[in-house]
Amino acid sequence: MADSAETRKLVYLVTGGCGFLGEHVVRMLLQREPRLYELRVFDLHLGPWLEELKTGPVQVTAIQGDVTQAHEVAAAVAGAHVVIHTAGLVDVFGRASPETIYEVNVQGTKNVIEACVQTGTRFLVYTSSMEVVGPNIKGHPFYRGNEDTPYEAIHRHPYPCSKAQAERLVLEANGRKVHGGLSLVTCALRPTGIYGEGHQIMRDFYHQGLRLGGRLFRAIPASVEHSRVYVGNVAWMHVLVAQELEQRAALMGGQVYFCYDESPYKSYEDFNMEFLGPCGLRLVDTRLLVPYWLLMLLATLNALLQWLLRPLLLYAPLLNPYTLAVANTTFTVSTNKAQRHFGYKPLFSWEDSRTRTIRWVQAVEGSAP
Ligand SMILES: NC(=O)c1ccc[n+]([C@@H]2O[C@H](COP(=O)([O-])OP(=O)(O)OC[C@H]3O[C@@H](n4cnc5c(N)ncnc54)[C@H](O)[C@@H]3O)[C@@H](O)[C@H]2O)c1
Ligand SMILES: CC(C)[C@@H](O)CC[C@@H](C)[C@H]1CC[C@H]2[C@@H]3[C@H](O)C=C4C[C@@H](O)CC[C@]4(C)[C@H]3CC[C@]12C
Repeated sequence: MADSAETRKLVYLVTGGCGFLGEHVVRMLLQREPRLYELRVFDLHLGPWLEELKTGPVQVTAIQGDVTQAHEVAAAVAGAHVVIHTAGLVDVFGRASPETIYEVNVQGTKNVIEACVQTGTRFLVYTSSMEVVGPNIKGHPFYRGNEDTPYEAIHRHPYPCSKAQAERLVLEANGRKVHGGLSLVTCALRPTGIYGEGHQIMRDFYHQGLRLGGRLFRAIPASVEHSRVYVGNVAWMHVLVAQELEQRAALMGGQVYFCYDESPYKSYEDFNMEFLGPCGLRLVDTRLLVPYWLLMLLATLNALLQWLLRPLLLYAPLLNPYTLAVANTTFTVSTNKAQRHFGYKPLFSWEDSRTRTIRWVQAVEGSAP
């Protein structure tokens, strides 16, 4: 579409816009939303890269703020046509307290919803998570499930509990009258494990492999499959949902959509090796040496150590009872609801997603051959 001033009239707000997913959403909006007049990027920690975005035709407004502070959220939301709410504490490693996770993920979402109602913003897209569904505390597999698949979603960990509560608040807010008398239209997107440029856990695994002489040790059977989704496709789905929400409010309002693409179903570790292998790491099968019961013991010891050391330092290893349980439980989605409801198709093929991620690991970690 030709760039003309009269088409540029929309104001978007992206909360968590400097995070792993948020940055991709911000960049995707600048590339794919021609009606954008102002893009507000709200985050606790603003990235220096925002400055480079201020030279284009869209007004990029960086807002350093805290979603737990209602007045800061209201000020950022006021005047926005669309809010994409990605801000959250993604913590399954025990870094933050359950109270803090609740404060950010649930109270922060309440603040965003109330700000939309008070200021008259009508469209809210929430970044939920697969973990709203599972895996549950019983370790039941979710095999090629979709948004309507029955599944006993029982959680105890603070993170999935907070995401489930926040998602419910967002969906229940659909249809509420906002300032000005029109209705709020909301929907929630549920990414599975996101990967791609900027994925900190991928970076952590790479560094762990380098420390272990180029080896990573398989802890989980290859038969335990996970769905993963490329960050660029998740960002694209957020942009597309926001674009279609007004025209298709009756169909999309109050709905949830899994984020999916052509990324293959693999175990979490095997999937990561699609990127870490070309960067020189290899996966060594040590399950005979380290049977599952020993892994559980090590995970439990990690949790105990974290609790004992907490007054002195933060000890938050990747392996704990929760991450082991999630890693060891099949969770795969197979759905086309997003395509049926708003014409979503992945923007990036599996090959493209894989190449981009490999290049990122090589470039960022200086591991290019
Ligand atoms: N990474 C995944 O695999 C994944 C999968 C499914 C869903 N999600 C969801 O996607 C969203 C983004 O996750 P991510 O992986 O990009 O995490 P991230 O930690 O990289 O990004 C989260 C952003 O939110 C910001 N933030 C945190 N607390 C804040 C507060 N109080 N006020 C304002 N900003 C705050 C952080 O500074 C950060 O920039 C989260 O809601 C997460 O639950 C992530
Ligand atoms: C140490 C081994 C057992 C190793 O295999 C552990 C991997 C573990 C750190 C990850 C396995 C599954 C991941 C989670 C999953 O991809 C989905 C998530 C939902 C999203 O909303 C946030 C991230 C996460 C919880 C993700 C976190 C890392 C894993 C637990």
